[in-house]
Amino acid sequence: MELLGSCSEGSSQTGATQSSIINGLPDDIALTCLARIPRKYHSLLKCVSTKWRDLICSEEWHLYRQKHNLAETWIYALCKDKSEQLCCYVLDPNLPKKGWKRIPDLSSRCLKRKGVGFEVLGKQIYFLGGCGWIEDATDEVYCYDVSRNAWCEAKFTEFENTFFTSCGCVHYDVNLKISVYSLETATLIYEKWISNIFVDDINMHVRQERARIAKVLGVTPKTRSTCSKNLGFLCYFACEAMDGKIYAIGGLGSKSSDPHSWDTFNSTTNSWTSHMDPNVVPEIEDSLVLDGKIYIRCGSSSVSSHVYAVVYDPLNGTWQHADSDMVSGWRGPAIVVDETLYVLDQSSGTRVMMWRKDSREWEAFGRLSSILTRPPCRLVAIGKKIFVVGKGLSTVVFDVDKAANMDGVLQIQVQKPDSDGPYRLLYCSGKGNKWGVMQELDKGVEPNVGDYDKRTALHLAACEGCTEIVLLLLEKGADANFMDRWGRTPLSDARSLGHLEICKILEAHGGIDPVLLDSQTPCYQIHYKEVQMDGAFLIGEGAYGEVYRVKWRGTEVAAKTIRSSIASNEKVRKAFLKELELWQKLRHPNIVQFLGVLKDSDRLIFLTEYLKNGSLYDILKKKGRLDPTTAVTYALDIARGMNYLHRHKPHAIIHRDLTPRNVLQDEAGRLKVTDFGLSKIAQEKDVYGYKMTGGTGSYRYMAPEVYRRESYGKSVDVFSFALIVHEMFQGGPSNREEPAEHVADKRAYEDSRPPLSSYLYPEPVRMLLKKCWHKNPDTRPKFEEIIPELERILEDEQRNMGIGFCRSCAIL
Ligand SMILES: Nc1ncnc2c1ncn2[C@@H]1O[C@H](COP(=O)(O)OP(=O)(O)OP(=O)(O)O)[C@@H](O)[C@H]1O
Repeated sequence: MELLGSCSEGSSQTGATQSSIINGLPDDIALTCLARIPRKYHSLLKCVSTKWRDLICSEEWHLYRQKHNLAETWIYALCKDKSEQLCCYVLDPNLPKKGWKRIPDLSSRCLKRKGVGFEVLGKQIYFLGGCGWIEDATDEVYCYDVSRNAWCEAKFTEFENTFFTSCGCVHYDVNLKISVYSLETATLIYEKWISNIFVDDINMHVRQERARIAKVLGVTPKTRSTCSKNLGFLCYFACEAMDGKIYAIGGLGSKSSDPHSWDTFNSTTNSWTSHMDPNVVPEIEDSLVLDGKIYIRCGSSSVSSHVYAVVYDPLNGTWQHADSDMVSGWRGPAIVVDETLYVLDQSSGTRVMMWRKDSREWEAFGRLSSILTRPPCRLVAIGKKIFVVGKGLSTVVFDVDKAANMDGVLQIQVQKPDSDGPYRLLYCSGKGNKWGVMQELDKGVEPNVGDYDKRTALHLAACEGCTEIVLLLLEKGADANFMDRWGRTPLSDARSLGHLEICKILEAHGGIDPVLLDSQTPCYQIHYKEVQMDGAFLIGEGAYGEVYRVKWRGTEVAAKTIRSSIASNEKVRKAFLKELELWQKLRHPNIVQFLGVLKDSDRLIFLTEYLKNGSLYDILKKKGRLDPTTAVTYALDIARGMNYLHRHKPHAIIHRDLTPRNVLQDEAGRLKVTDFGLSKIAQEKDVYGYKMTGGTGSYRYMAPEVYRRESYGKSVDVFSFALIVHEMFQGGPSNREEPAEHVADKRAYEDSRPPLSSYLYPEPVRMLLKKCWHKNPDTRPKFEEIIPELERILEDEQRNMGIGFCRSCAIL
């Protein structure tokens, strides 16, 4: 590759003197001493003198550190920040407190770019191509020299961009521009985070725009020649480095006229060569290098859902279909460690799978806590350690060797997922290499592992469904009936989360479930003295009264007060208590936990768990439109909570007022459904209409049959759910200027529904929403059907969105 201009920092050789590196020491001894200084101090060393800077940037330094096992590998990642701009982070994995550091931004010209390719060749990190939301794919290449800590825009000698620049389609100028940034450190870039639907949109946009401009100008748009100095105009392509070459495979952009091409960059000849192979397709979901061959996993075509992979063998220079057994398990981000392929499969829980070449089988290698590994994730390896980097740069590390040798020893580890996040305690039994989150601490609190005993671990293991750990802890004498501050035992936790095997184990160890024992009591009563009402903080006000944050037994909880105008009516009060009696039996991770009713209080006050992040309504108001993965993850949370209510025995619980205000978020980001104030036990002959609280906007989510005051069933909640999901993609109600009652009226009598633009809604989401808000309540799907559908959509979203993470690392 020919870089026009130099990447060096500041002034170059001019200031160099003939003096030795360290006065009085021969240069080779000076190198021996300096090369032992850890990489994190190299940027400081470079400030000492030009001589030192040149030494540290030299090949000699690089080779010396490699030869003497001093080379340190850092991980670089490119993410999108809240304003959808690219931002770079670096992780020095040797630091005791692991934390990603943000590094100065890329050139402002590529901040908004999508679909860029990323690769590392030697000490250079390449940031290739990409497109903007309205800009065509570019052939721009940015390059970062990790030894010099400098960015430069790498352009090739022949610039064939005249067509696009002359018609103003590309907003970048053709003249050579070298942007040199003095960065503390560098970044690796891999970015492919928008969903298929957006990719399709861009693809279409690119083609249409090109055709339009070509027509206006009466010219034919250029495509790549088979041998060019330039990278083609590419975005959304796969990038891999092998044998000193960069491979740019598939993708969209100008080359969409030739969907089966792939390019190689040869650093010795400084040029790109374009090739063709019918087995290469434009839509590539992932790629990897294994046994000296490049594998690409291709996206499903629009006509068939079949997913396949092809493999490139440099020996014969062709792409062939890959081993279908191997491809069948390649269901997530992949990494090769010691010539063994590992895949993070997040289709059900978070499992690390290992491909056994000898038996040609996928083997479960271990399970990770899905709380820590927040999808979409990327894998990167340093030596035997695999780093699972997820959303928000949450990072879990495990050592493939140690994981294989550990044998039944309960380990507790401290994990700090990101620079300003809280500490987390992880536990692992070793046997199945299952890591789970034991506890998340308050921000700034440093944990002392010794403080966390077997009892807490047992609760957590019962919740996480880690059978081995439960057995191990019971063997070690953990108390099967230790009640946490919410009055829950490991058995009640395991039962509410459906871990039946663990329930049996706990029962065999004398475990009791206070929820079942308490079911005779009308309501869990809390003495008012236990609650510190003096320091109460008013959170908000709803149709029934105010909600306060108070402390109960030292823990923050929400106290919901019912207006005296409502509660003084004995009939209504009884109805409420009956409702609460129902609440106290409910336990589900996606349902706000009811704690009890204040005894002997003049007012009707009940306590629930306190959810710091507020309601979905607040979230949407603050953030606007959510990205597809977040929206589908939230939809799943709501659907799971609602499914639990609808499957409640002996009578299903219909929420009847499911709105974004009645969905709250906990600190971990999980959504929980609340406010069953309007719920009634659905009895066949005893369902009756209820005037929902139009004031807080419930009309907007009201099913037509409720508005028309017809008899109705569980599917009214499915209707409301669909409108909530719609809002998450849209960023708010589509008809907010219209009075809510008019909206409900039009839905009930004119079959009006909000618009579903293909631009915002992935096709499967559109189809699901249409089914869920169908005018015929009987054809609406049940939540138990919606959940697997959403899980499938989420899996697809994650595959397509891969939040642009490190796939490799630079060694210095
Ligand atoms: N458990 C809780 N933790 C934290 N905030 C809560 C909790 N319960 C309610 N809130 C907040 O308190 C406010 C009032 O809630 P409330 O449920 O009384 O009314 P609403 O849902 O806004 O309206 P409506 O009563 O018509 O359903 C809302 O802002 C809600 O986000």
